Amino acid sequence: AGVGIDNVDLQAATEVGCLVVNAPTANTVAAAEHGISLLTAMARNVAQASASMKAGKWQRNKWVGVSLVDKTLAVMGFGKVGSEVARRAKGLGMTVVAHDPYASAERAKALGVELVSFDEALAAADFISLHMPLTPTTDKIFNDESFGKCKKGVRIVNVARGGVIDEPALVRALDAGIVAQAALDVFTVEPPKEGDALVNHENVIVTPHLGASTMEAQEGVAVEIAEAVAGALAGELSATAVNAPMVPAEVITELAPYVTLAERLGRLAVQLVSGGAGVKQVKVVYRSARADDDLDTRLLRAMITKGLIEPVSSAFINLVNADYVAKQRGLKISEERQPTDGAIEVPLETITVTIAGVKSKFASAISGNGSITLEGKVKDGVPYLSKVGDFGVDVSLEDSIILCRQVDQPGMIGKVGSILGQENVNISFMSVGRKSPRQHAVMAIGVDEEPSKVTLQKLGDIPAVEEFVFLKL
Ligand SMILES: NC(=O)C1=CN([C@@H]2O[C@H](COP(=O)(O)OP(=O)(O)OC[C@H]3O[C@@H](n4cnc5c(N)ncnc54)[C@H](O)[C@@H]3O)[C@@H](O)[C@H]2O)C=CC1
Ligand SMILES: O=C(O)C(=O)COP(=O)(O)O
Repeated sequence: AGVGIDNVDLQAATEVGCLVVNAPTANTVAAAEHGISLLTAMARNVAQASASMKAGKWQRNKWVGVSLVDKTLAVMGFGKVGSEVARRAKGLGMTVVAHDPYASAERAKALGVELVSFDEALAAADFISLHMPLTPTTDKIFNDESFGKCKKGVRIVNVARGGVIDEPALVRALDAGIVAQAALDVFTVEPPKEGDALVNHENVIVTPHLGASTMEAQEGVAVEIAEAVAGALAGELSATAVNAPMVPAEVITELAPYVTLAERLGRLAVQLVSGGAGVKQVKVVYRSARADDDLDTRLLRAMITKGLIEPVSSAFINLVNADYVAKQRGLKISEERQPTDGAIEVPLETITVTIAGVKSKFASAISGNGSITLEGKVKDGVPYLSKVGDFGVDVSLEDSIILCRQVDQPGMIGKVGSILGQENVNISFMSVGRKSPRQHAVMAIGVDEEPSKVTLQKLGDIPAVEEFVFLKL
């Protein structure tokens, strides 16, 4: 329930498919206000003077401070907190420069702030306020070398992350008088060890990570995180997700039946492979009239991955970890778009899933290119299997399916129907596809119940049946 995600093991969360959301906005003002509090308190020795007076002293000469007006403040990290600090510092009559490699010059200009390089900021600053995230690049970015580039007597505020400062280097800079004072809310190790040189330095004031600690901000982040969690549990993809692609709600709604289709095609395809765990190369072809940037296939790819892996492993796969798990298992999924002249209102005409380099339990599922090939489409919001290998079929993907190839001859549907009927297996859908009359045909039969092995064998024993397979959805 905050901004910083350096305290979350994102890699571990991603690996197990755990969605991580943060609360990036509700504590911005609180952090900025705390930064300003530390800036003013540091400049006027508020904390030290208060402690000395409570100790029974009256030291008016000892606690003479410095003024802020007309001084230059360097805001390092011109993001949400940094820009709110800049706005407030302008109100205190300070000149504000900012360093942020990713901030827009226009946004800075609008606040009357000049964007400068790291070294320029250090050279210009009477005060430095840190507001960058802790990343591998910003880790200990304030070190002996950078303190050496500062004006002598610079004052530093840190309400960002302790790790952006090399703390022993700051102690050295304080002792050398390069840094006159520091005001710190955050530390490399929290809480710092007892007797910490920085915490106990006479020119340093400290607070125990209080940047976000206002009643208002705590309520704000609680609401922000609760809404994100409730939304995620309701199946929405959160706008504040930090380890999943952000797919807008309307795209998710539009693609919903295709998402189901994608997963089911993957699920059926892998069951056709003899020894399904050996799948390494999968190609997905999307036929669509939409422009490339108007069709987000990340969700579909993730669901095909889910369909391909879950039936043959104990892995749990979702949008968060699909690509990771695929990579771990050496499963390469390549995607291809084939443009059509259809209506652009329809996101996709067909999805084809091809598994190369494997043997099939059902030889007829191997198409001319030597790979297991299944094609599906969505009709009236319902996913359908439209092709098995080179055989066209038309069976809704709502129930489990029996695929069987037989010699195309009269009476076959009746024979199959009565064998299933004897065992009270209800047929929901049936479709026969063939390349030419009286040759071979593939029958796809949707069934409400799973037929017993004996019943399936009876189908196989019909003389005209050449092969059959039962695929569970
Ligand atoms: N003390 C506290 O209780 C609180 C601390 N924070 C911390 O404050 C920091 C800033 O938070 P927000 O402003 O909300 O984040 P933000 O993401 O809005 O802003 C961070 C800015 O730093 C910039 N940045 C990245 N690398 C940089 C670099 N090498 N040099 C300079 N700038 C760089 C980014 O471009 C971005 O504009 C975070 O570390 C956050 O964890 C935030 C709230 C409360
Ligand atoms: O939001 C952040 O990054 C913070 O540092 C706030 O920390 P807290 O939520 O007060 O532990």
